[in-house]
Amino acid sequence: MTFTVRAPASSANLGPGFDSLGLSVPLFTTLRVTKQAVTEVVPLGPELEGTPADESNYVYRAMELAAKRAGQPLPPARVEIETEVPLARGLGSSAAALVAGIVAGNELLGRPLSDETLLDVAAREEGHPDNVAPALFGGIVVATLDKLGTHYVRLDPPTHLGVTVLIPDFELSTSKARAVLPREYSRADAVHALSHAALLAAALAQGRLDLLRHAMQDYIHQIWRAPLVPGLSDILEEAHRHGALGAALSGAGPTVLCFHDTRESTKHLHRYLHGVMNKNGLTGRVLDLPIDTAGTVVERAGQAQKR
Ligand SMILES: Nc1ncnc2c1ncn2[C@@H]1O[C@H](COP(=O)(O)OP(=O)(O)OP(=O)(O)O)[C@@H](O)[C@H]1O
Ligand SMILES: N[C@@H](CCO)C(=O)O
Repeated sequence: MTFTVRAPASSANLGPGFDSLGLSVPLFTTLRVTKQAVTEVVPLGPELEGTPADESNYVYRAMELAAKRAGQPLPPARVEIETEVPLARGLGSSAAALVAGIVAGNELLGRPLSDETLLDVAAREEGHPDNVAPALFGGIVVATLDKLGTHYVRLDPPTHLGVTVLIPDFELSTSKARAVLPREYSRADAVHALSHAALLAAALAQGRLDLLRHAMQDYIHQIWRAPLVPGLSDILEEAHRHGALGAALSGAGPTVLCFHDTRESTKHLHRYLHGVMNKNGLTGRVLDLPIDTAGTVVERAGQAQKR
């Protein structure tokens, strides 16, 4: 028995929605899983050079998490892993690996876990749901994680909303980018964050692209992380002058996300973003991407299946 699992990259926070809001984009982590007598873990391709080729691999550990939640032993299998998601760049590579692994583990066991449980397992492991929820369900997801569980609302992306990402050629681990954040915030900062996150979620739900720039203001994480991401402050302030509908640090960075209107050319925005990189002595890629709406997909013998 062989099947593939394909989980998308994601961009978390979108400014003020720290640890609670994210969307998925079509760069994929793909697993090819074959039931066999012994376990083999095979990372493929240059992006995964250096990741373990044994059961300590993050993807395999995620498969075991699904088995643990189901209360069943994981059957042995060959697991080939490939990814288009650049690692430690703020595009949810760890969430794509985790969600792909949990879904693959569930699939190997005959799908004992519901989608809601898969999300809960993933969110608890990652510590926040804002990457794993869009990686699992696609689209834009608003999610909470607390003692009572994981709760979410998935939104279809507004028509004409596209994403432009600047992906610098350097890594920034989430743990390093979380370590620079304050432990406490003032009431004024809390009110600013929750009001802007609420406005952003409502604007995305209603397709109010005109509100994105204002709603994406954030003082919870971006100002603290700006010293780790050369050019970020300039982009947050100026991207709207070059055609962006709004801009944010993608996840923990260093990727920066801009929204654009898909009816408009992004030529000026690309030129501006490349200029910011040059000014800061950075190299990297600028890509236009749609918002992925499928989330994680399982395929058997060429047939895409609902999880
Ligand atoms: N396909 C994979 N196979 C094995 N390990 C992976 C895979 N993808 C990611 N990882 C692990 O996750 C780490 C990156 O996780 P990290 O949380 O720092 O960044 P990210 O998830 O890419 O970005 P962000 O959380 O900011 O969106 C990698 O260094 C690697 O250890
Ligand atoms: N919300 C998380 C996303 C990255 O994993 C953060 O900003 O640290």
